[in-house]
Amino acid sequence: MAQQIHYGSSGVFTSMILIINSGSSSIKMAVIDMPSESLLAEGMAERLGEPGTSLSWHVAGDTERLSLPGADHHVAMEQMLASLFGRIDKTNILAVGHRVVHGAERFIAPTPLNDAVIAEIEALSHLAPLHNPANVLGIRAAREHLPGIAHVAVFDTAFHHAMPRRASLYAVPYHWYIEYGVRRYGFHGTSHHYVAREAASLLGREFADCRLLTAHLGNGCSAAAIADGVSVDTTMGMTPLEGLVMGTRSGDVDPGLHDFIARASGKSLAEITDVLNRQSGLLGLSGRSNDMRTLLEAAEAGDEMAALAVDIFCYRLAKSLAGLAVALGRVDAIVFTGGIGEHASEIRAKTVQQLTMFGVALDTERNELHGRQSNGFITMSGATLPVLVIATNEEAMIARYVYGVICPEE
Ligand SMILES: Nc1ncnc2c1ncn2[C@@H]1O[C@H](COP(=O)(O)OP(=O)(O)O)[C@@H](O)[C@H]1O
Ligand SMILES: CC(=O)OP(=O)(O)O
Ligand SMILES: [Mg+2]
Repeated sequence: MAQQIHYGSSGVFTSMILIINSGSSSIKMAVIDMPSESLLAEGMAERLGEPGTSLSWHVAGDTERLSLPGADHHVAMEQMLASLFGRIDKTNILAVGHRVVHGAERFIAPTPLNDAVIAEIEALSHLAPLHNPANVLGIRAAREHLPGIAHVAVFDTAFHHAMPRRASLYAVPYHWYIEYGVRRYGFHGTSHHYVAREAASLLGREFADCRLLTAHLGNGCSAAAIADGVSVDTTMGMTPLEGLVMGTRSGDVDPGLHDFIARASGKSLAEITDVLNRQSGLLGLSGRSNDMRTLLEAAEAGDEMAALAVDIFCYRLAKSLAGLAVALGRVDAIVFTGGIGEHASEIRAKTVQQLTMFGVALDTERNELHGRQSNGFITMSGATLPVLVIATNEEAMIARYVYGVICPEE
């Protein structure tokens, strides 16, 4: 067991912020010192509710790995916090930042949490069934362990909140928007915002003057069009089910599909939505896995359905990026991020090859080179349309927001 860290008393780290990203099948945590943004600890619990559940923490150069077979969110959360507090003096934690996926129109800025706000986030669960319930579980556990300090929610939807109505409204009766809030909200906003700012800096331009297409490709996938510092359109909609092909989510389907399958199979609407959320996408097509690494290996080894799933993933991504270009008029760069976007050079190549009408061509060597440790261009110097790989850092971005809430004068 590593020595406990007591940074507060040494005066070195004074503003530790704990970030919790409690997701559908994983929990990620980070402890970040602000305003330096130094990463002090990083932890993750993966494959929750499945046989291979595991937990890992990296704290001050020391690594801990634990196997927690079948642990659910609750068990994993408790274990992660216990492991962290065995290594970091929790009285030095100044505030906790929570990633919350759906904030609808109610939450468009980082929001300090109290019982009423938590109840409102919980009430939005039907709009993000894989995410908001897990977010709330994380919030409750953390508040129990760390009472008396600020807990702040940072919403995936917030960065997209000012999308123009031509992008945010569906062509359905307008009163559905007024009565039920039926509109496109968009997600992964913290990530799109973070990588877009980094891209502007690599391009040597002001963020506010850039027009960018960003592709966040993780378990959930979305692309966004960012103009003059704000999101002007994105592929996810009212829920995180719309848009691109994802690990287990279908992305766009014909709106007539629910009725058709309900009649054909006798499934209820809720059951069909569940299949579209949990058994579709890469997993549904390949019949093998939702994990891009596994599929690329299987495709390489001759699995035709894995290859088809990869093919559909890239085609749909390219088609969406081309569509989003309409929102920008001029495209200054395309940015890949998220686990797949950062690491899968093959996916980047297969996607960009289908965007030749924009005059974009990859530099094969650079495309192979860039990954999590090396942000940068994967097109030749002077390319008409630069393409970049940028490692996202939702945790750092959330820490900035939380710090802005608790220390507004800085
Ligand atoms: N080296 C790699 N090659 C291809 N895909 C990868 C690689 N590393 C991670 N991935 C993929 O990234 C996805 C997970 O992305 P991540 O951003 O970590 O997800 P989450 O949405 O849970 O944060 C998985 O499909 C995984 O297979
Ligand atoms: C909104 C969303 O899809 O999030 P994630 O990629 O973490 O599942
Ligand atoms: Mg993610």
